[in-house]
Order: sequence, then structure tokens, then C-alpha cells
Amino acid sequence: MSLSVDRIWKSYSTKRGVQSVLRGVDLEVRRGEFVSLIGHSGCGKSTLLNTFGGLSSVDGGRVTLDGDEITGPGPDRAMVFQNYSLLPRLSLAENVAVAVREARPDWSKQRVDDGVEKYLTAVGLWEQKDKKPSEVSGGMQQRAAVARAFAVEPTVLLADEPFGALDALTRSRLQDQLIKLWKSESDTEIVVMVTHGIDEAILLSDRIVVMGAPPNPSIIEIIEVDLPRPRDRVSIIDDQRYRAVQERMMYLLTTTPNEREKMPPKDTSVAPRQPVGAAG
Ligand SMILES: Nc1ncnc2c1ncn2[C@@H]1O[C@H](COP(=O)(O)OP(=O)(O)OP(=O)(O)O)[C@@H](O)[C@H]1O
Repeated sequence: MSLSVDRIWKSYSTKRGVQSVLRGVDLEVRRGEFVSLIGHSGCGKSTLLNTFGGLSSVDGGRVTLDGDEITGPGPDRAMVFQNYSLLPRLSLAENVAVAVREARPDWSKQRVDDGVEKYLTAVGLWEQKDKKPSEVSGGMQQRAAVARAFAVEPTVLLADEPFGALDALTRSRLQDQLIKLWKSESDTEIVVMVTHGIDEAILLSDRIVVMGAPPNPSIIEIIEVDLPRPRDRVSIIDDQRYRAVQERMMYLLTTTPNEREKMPPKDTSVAPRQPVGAAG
């Protein structure tokens, strides 16, 4: 099982001309993997994520899940966005149930209700299930959005800066809940997440895709995060492998292709990584 893009191209036509966003991107995310997309604003992270979600079409290339071409959204891929996107008039439980009924019209009422309870409980919100989004905190709304995504029982979870609007403590808690849901409380096999956080990407991911805007290639490098799970957010930062990945990401995100040619890093042997375009 894998989620793949093969040689995909995507441009947008704007008043200033044609803007090339995805330039011949190859990426294969395998079963059991958590992959993060990181890069400067506007480099195409959300476009790539939306391509996996079937929300953004491509100009060329193939997007597939388990070999089947992705041509639109589907219940096998659920999305979580930064801004919660809950329906304001419905309770948290109704928000989850409505999404499940829409994505899985063939499921019985019992199955939908069981899922609502299971996933709202998993994110610690069962007690709050009858409240409207405006009656709970932003963190709770995002937990409900995560529960809603998992309740559809997708094969793939696609998350666009899911922790971006949260304070540090709420963010840590939801990161832990997301990992627990993915690893042990659901059948979801793949997570792809857009993030701006270097430390967040290292803590959560198996691989980190560092993306670039022109004149860089769309994928500058794919970095393996060879750290055992479960990961402890406090002790992990003392691990040499953590620091090596962190340094490599900083280097890639703060230099231009020209600078990298003229000034290679002192020691590139520490962070294991794959060359550009490596499919896995
Ligand atoms: N529908 C659209 N029409 C025109 N241009 C678009 C459209 N969607 C995105 N773009 C442009 O494509 C580029 C890539 O956008 P995208 O949102 O994928 O980047 P990003 O890396 O996710 O950025 P950010 O980190 O700021 O969210 C940007 O310059 C954006 O302005």
C-alpha cells in the first residue's frame, strides 16, 4: 500500500504570468509512514497535500493510492486544516456524525454513533460532545476536527498545519493524541502533514520532505528521521540523530542552491537522507 505522486507538474496562471508550483515531483509514502512537508511559504506544500486529497488537479503526472488513480476526494483520505472548519450550528458530536454520514453513506446509524463516541473519547472530548464549536476553546475545536477525520476511518490522513493555530501546551497534547490515534487506535496507515515547525516535523515524522521554490527543485531533499518510537519530546532533543536532522534542515532552509554548491555543510554523514526525487 502506498500513496504516490509520479512526475507531477502544476502551475497557476496569475496576472503576473504563469507560476510553476510543482515541478516534476516524485514521492512515494508507504504504509505505516508519517511524512511531513516543510518549506518556505508559497513553495507548494498545500498544493501537494491537496493533490493527494484530490482537491487540486495536476497538469501532468499521476497521483495514486494503492495503484488507483486519485481523481477527487474520497473517504479513504481525510483532511484536517489549520482553522478547524467545523459547522458552527452543530454540536461537536453532530459535526463528527455529519462528516461520517457524508463520507460513508452505507454505514449503519449504530456504526456512525460508535465512531463518534470512540474518536471523541480518544481526543478527550466525549464530555463536551453536545457543545457548539463557539462554546469550546480553539484547541478543543481542533481536537474535534481530528476526531472527525479519524471517524471516517480513512487509510490516509492529510493534515495542513493542524497545530498552527494552537498554543504550545495544547499543541503538544494534540500532537501526542494524533500519534496515538494513528499508531494504535485506528486503521489509518499513512499521515502526511504540512508544517512550518522544524522540531514538530522531527518529533512526529519518519521522513521529512524539504520543499523549495524556484530556482530550487520542488523537493530539495528527503530526510529520514531514524529515531525510535515512542519519542519523548524532552529527552529526544539530546539525541545526536535529532540534532543532525535539525542541523540539516536548517542548512537546507537557509541557503540557496548556489550557496550550497559553494559552501557544503562540514559533515553530511550524520543525517541519513535520500537524494532528490527518491521514491523511497
Ligand atoms: N488557486 C490558486 N490560484 C493561483 N495561485 C495559487 C492558488 N493556490 C496557490 N497558489 C499559489 O501557489 C503557490 C503555492 O501555494 P501553496 O499554498 O501550495 O504554498 P505553501 O507552501 O503551502 O504556502 P504556505 O506555507 O504559505 O501555506 C503560492 O505562490 C500561491 O500563491
